[in-house]
Amino acid sequence: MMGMRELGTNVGSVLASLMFVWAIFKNHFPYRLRGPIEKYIQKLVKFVYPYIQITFHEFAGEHIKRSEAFSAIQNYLSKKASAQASRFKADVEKDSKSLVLTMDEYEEVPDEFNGVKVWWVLIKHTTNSQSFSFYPNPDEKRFFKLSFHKRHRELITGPYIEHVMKEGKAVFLKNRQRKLYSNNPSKHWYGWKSTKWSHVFFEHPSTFDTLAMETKKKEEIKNDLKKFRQGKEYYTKIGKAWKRGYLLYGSPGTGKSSMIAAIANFLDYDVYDLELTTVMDNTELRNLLIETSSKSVVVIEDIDCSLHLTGQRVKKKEKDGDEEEKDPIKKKEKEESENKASKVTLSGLLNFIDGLWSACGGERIIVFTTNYVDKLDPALIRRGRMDKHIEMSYCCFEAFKVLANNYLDINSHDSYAKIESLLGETNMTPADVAENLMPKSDEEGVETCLNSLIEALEKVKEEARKKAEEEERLKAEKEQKDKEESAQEAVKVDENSANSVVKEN
Ligand SMILES: Nc1ncnc2c1ncn2[C@@H]1O[C@H](COP(=O)(O)OP(=O)(O)OP(=O)(O)O)[C@@H](O)[C@H]1O
Repeated sequence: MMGMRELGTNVGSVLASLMFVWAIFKNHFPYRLRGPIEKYIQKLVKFVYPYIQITFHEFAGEHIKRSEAFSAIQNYLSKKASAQASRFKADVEKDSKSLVLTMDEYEEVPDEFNGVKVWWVLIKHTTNSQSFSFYPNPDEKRFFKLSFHKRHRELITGPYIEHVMKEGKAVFLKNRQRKLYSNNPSKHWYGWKSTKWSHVFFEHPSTFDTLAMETKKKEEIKNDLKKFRQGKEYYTKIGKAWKRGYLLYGSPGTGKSSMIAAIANFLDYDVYDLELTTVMDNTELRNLLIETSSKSVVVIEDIDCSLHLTGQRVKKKEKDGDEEEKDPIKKKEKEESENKASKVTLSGLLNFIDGLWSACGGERIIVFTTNYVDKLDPALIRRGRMDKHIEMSYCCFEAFKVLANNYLDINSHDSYAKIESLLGETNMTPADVAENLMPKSDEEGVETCLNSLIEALEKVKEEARKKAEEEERLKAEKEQKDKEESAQEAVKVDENSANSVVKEN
């Protein structure tokens, strides 16, 4: 097919020369013959070279900005090129580790769409103009040329181009260097800049594959995220902001941060780490939230601690109120310190989450984390505010197998049965299991690591047994004490009633 088209190209250029020669000599032909001859030549050209070519320029017209279509095509072809072309231009992108291959100039890349073949080629024209231009390299003009059979004009100029644009943008989002934003003022070393968020590159390696958790739970979360990502039309239809709220709860070290990173990596989103304790008031919170970009995960960690400053403070004020009201100096001092502290209220936060993003659109995930779910205000965890509650639990056997694979590259071992039964009887966080699985030196092999885990689990089990025994003993002691006290009370009551009977007599 390719050979045919190349042949066609050659024949085509021969015919083009024929047209040129015809243009020069046509005056020597009788007038009435000129029309039919011209018609036949054109028919012949169309028959022998029935291909259409479309060009997409890097900088079109007066635009200084690179054409979006050009970039999208480039990204789209970078995926195709690595499989098809033989000459590449390699570029180190993203994390300085992965190579991004793009097609070299004049390298032809074939593509197929609904069974129709098309060909792309990148062409570079260099001129030697001395003129001033805003373009990055004014003497170099690049464009993509797309060739296809004229029979497929409709399919290619419509659905195919749309498909290329969409895929190209998706590749761009995947390859871009994602960012971790933070609003903590201590990280704002460039105080003169007006931006509210500072950022570093987001490079957390955690993914759903490396996350230690039951497979069923992982799949459920992944499916939820997929549904969310594809739900643009659904959210528009129901008139709600395209956002989803997750509440992650579990003891420290159960992997809440790892889960957030896995979510961001799965969706290719940026991460905004919102430190609520440094946000002065609802206006500042509003401004911060407005500045977050689409395709991001906004994280508010340890929500129970962040909101101490509001809900808890009000309660405390009510309690201490009388005392402080009496001392005007104390009262003023307290008011001043409260003014300095964060004034973000729970209702302010919830209102923003509910309302603000409906107005500015874009896809966002908001994640709240807490170590103590019972401490939270019921209004915050009510379903609807947080769409999904995810419990990050202690390490189960399935989670252990993921960690053993991550750290020791093993899928099974003789000691697995023992570990499984020990994990069933103890509460150890994945962080502690991981700590034991990590070789401490080069000499430590799989055996040593697994043994050290077994030892640690046995120790935890023993401690838990002792703790339970101690609790049982204290409980029994208390019950005994309560019994004795109520017996004494009963004696007292009897004596008192006896006395009153004596007095009456
Ligand atoms: N479920 C898990 N899967 C894989 N690794 C985990 C998991 N849980 C913990 N780890 C390991 O333990 C370390 C600490 O975990 P992580 O910071 O995610 O826990 P956390 O629940 O966010 O803790 P904290 O509440 O203290 O912030 C991580 O660096 C990771 O290596």
